[in-house]
Amino acid sequence: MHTDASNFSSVPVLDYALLSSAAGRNTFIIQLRHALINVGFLYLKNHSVRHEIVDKLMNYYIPKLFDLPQEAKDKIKMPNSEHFLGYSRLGTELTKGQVDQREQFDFGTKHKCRWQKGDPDYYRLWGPSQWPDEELIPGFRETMEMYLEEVEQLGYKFSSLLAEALGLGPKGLEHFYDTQDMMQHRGKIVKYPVITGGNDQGVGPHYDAGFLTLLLQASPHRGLQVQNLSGEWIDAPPIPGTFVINIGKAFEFVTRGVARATSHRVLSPKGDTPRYSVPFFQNISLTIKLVDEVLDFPPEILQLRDKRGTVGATDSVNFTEFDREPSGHVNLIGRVKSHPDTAVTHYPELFNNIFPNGHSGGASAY
Ligand SMILES: O=C(O)CCC(=O)C(=O)O
Ligand SMILES: [Fe+2]
Repeated sequence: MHTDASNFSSVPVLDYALLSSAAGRNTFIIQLRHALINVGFLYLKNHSVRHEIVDKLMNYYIPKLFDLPQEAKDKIKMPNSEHFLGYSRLGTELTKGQVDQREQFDFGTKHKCRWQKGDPDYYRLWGPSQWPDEELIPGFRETMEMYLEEVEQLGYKFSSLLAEALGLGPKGLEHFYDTQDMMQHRGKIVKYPVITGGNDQGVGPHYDAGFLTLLLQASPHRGLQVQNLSGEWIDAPPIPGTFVINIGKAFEFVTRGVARATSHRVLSPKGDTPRYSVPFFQNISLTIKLVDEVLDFPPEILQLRDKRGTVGATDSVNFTEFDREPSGHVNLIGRVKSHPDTAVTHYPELFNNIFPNGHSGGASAY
């Protein structure tokens, strides 16, 4: 089990501005190492994404997006898209058998599709986004595309810092990515409505599946909670001007547990206004097989992992199948499980393998 010294009662706040001096950089890397090994979550302040873009999204576009007429939202519904990009209505996801109370739009970063006839199905996983009609929400697409581009660039810089913090050198994780034009990452704009009584599960306890998540809490509501090493739920309230960054299961797997994927959940907002958030999932190459990757950690990093100890069972749903399969296939399985209504149309064979008796009701968040 874990040691008490490595447990946490709050999520650390790291200052990106420290990177501008050599001494500051050293401090940042040490703090990042601690956050990765013991917490799996951190806030990043003074980051590189332009404040004007974040502000425009938070204070103008996001509420407007959800206020579009239902038919305008349904016009870009996810089942239209073999790339699992588009709009999902409230109540279409389940986590731990309970409905997640959230409504969402998935948008991808710009991407050059590699799929050709005869290629594996998972090459089709990435492709163009569906956007709402420009005249209904003028300028939204341009702003969101700028946002995705800037968060993507931050994601790449951050993954170089992760590599450094784990003693792998700044280029130590570069080979997990294809060239940038071939990569696609996914941003999601989420609304958690106010729930009166009953099920207040915004999203149930889960791990993120991928490498790295950069989350913008886009309204002042509390609700995000993170599970510490002894299983207590710790609040991660919004801090203006920050991203919450966390590690997913793929990264935990490839670091053989040196870095932690941490269980988290969102409770529905109290009061009379909805909570909004924008998680961004930084992907890795579709073709890489994580099981083949052996990272060479220096002994002092391995000692820190051993000092932390292993993490006991959490409340989270567990998955996944990183063994043997290329990352794109693992990713596709996750998308099929969380959006069976989309999968049944575009990936019927895989759908039948995963749901041999057909599918009834909601899916599991992934
Ligand atoms: O909305 C949030 O604050 C977190 C959402 C989340 O954990 C997810 O979508 O994976
Ligand atoms: Fe998550």
